[in-house]
Amino acid sequence: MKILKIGGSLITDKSEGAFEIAKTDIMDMVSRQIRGEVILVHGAGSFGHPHVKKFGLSPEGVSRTHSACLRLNSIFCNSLIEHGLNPIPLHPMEFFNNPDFEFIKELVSMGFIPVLHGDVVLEGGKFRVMSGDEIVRVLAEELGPEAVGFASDLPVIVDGKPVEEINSNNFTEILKRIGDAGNKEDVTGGMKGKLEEAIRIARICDVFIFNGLENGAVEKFLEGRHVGTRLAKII
Ligand SMILES: Nc1ncnc2c1ncn2[C@@H]1O[C@H](COP(=O)(O)OP(=O)(O)OP(=O)(O)O)[C@@H](O)[C@H]1O
Ligand SMILES: C=C(C)CCOP(=O)(O)O
Repeated sequence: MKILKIGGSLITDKSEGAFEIAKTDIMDMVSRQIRGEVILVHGAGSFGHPHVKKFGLSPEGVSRTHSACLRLNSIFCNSLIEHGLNPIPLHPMEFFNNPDFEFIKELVSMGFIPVLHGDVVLEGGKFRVMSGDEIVRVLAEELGPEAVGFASDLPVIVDGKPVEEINSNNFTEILKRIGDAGNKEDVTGGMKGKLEEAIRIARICDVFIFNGLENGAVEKFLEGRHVGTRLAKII
């Protein structure tokens, strides 16, 4: 079983000022490539980050953000269904209140595709943002996947060039040299936050950070081939 995050930068317009703009053509392109046993997690993109920026985690902000994340989840799951797949949406606000990882395993073994997403979650009496990247890491720790993929709109870039391989020798240097989410609306650390979660996942399995816009990249990842930037499992 594999875990794949579909980034908000891939399936929404996340540029400054964009509010709830879904890229349904890209979702369809992704859906066409999904096969095999996989758990999907999608980011919030412009259905999450701008709401948190504008309204914070006030009661209004929590309601608006969570509702918008559900709207994006529904659009994405519809695309999956239209392409013959059987997604089961699992909303982190409820799921992580009382997590049941066996339930996810059972869904996968029955041929369903669990679909989680970046969300706001209640923890210790307070709401906080839980990014899709963090969710992927928690799922990886609990479920021990064969591989984890992060499909965004870029691999890891340093000095204008894609990085093929990140390991314990070059990780610290690379982390210093990459940015958060550039000029995009983002409250969860952008590429830097992703890399911090990815290095933790590499204790469990290989991790790939790649450009999901590249022809067949999602399919390649699901077939177990090298795509984008690889963080090899730390043995
Ligand atoms: N060195 C870098 N290499 C690649 N991307 C970078 C780098 N520095 C900053 N970025 C930015 O990080 C973005 C990817 O992070 P982002 O958090 O937006 O990913 P995502 O998972 O697709 O989105 P979301 O968090 O909404 O799910 C890129 O689109 C780019 O603008
Ligand atoms: C902004 C919210 C609510 C979730 C962020 O999740 P991400 O898009 O995966 O970083």
